[in-house]
Amino acid sequence: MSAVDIVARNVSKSYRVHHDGRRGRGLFGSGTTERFWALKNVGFEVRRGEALGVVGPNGSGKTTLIKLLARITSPDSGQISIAGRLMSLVEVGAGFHPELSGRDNVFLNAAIFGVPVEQVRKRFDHIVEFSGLADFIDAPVKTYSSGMFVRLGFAVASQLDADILLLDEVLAVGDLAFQARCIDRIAEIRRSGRTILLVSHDLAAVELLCDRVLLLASGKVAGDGGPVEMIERYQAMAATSAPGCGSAVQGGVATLEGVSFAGRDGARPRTGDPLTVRVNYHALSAVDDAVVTVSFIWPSGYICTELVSSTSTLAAGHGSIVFDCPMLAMQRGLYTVDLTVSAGAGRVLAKCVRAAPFRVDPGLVVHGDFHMTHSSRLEPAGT
Ligand SMILES: Nc1ncnc2c1ncn2[C@@H]1O[C@H](COP(=O)(O)OP(=O)(O)OP(=O)(O)O)[C@@H](O)[C@H]1O
Repeated sequence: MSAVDIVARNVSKSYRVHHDGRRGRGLFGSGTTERFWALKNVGFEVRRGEALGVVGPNGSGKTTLIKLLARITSPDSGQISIAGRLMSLVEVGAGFHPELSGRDNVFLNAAIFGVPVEQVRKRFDHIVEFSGLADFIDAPVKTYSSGMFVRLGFAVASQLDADILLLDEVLAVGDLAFQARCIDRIAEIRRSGRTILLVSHDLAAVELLCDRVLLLASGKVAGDGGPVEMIERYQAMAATSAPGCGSAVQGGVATLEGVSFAGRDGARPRTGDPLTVRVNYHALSAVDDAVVTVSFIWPSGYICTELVSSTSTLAAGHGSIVFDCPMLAMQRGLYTVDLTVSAGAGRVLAKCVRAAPFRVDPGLVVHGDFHMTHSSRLEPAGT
């Protein structure tokens, strides 16, 4: 049985809420307040070398939990014990001084986590290289964008030898290329046997990177188990609370109302089986030259593949575009799906980013990313 790096027992954390809904102390400390429990009796353990994903709806207490583990804030009750040196990347800009340069902040940030200055000197070039901020490393960090902060913070946290790494939404801020590098680096740290806690709304990345998942809901542990099971439980919770297309950027003429997937005979999609994808829309008036696109996105954020409808006129009212794929060629795993309706020369009428997760169950065994339909034949010499 391997050692345990993090133990949280009956941890609770409350904030004061003003009756008008404001949080915190208020300017003059006036008005009546009551306690709001951001976390209530939360308990779990993380073994050495384990990568634990923390998922849950907005406001469920994920960041509060990470802040407690990083000792940025303290619990009202309960115990937290941590074995080993910890580094965290919790809030954009936390642990950085705005007036100091990126260079000075690398040393400051590392010092906050107790990393010896010698180690920082040795790793400095790697940190700067990983961050991609060589041209800005002597500029004060108050001039950095939030993406640049995360790049530098992640570079420091991931290039120094912490035993435990706490990461809160690192994947949400960087651009696509940096996001992909973060994923690779987190996977590498995991392989090196260090302990990782990863808070993310990117369920595909969590499933790819984590051994176990803690599901939080309203400040309580709603599940603790294998990534597939916990993510499915979370998706079932989310489906009942937020129907339709969550983060839609809608154009007014057409609205995307959701997407569903069915495998062979309506079963769950599996590699090698047929796949049917149905996109539901609502058009306020007829839309000529409409094209509906379903984009399947890798955990890294890059497009894996797309389904593109033939150009057609969408009649006013509710309707669906149905795609029939004779064989689902994608590797097993969790992807996300973006939906777009465009018209004319690529004019986007409605777009729904991260409209739904898309799980591919194991079916046909695929080595690599895709199955390519093929046959082979033997040709004797001289034919
Ligand atoms: N400093 C604070 N003062 C008052 N309330 C707070 C404070 N920090 C967090 N909260 C409240 O505690 C609850 C949990 O917040 P937390 O940031 O931990 O959630 P989360 O799961 O990380 O959410 P998200 O997915 O949106 O990042 C929320 O209702 C939030 O409004």
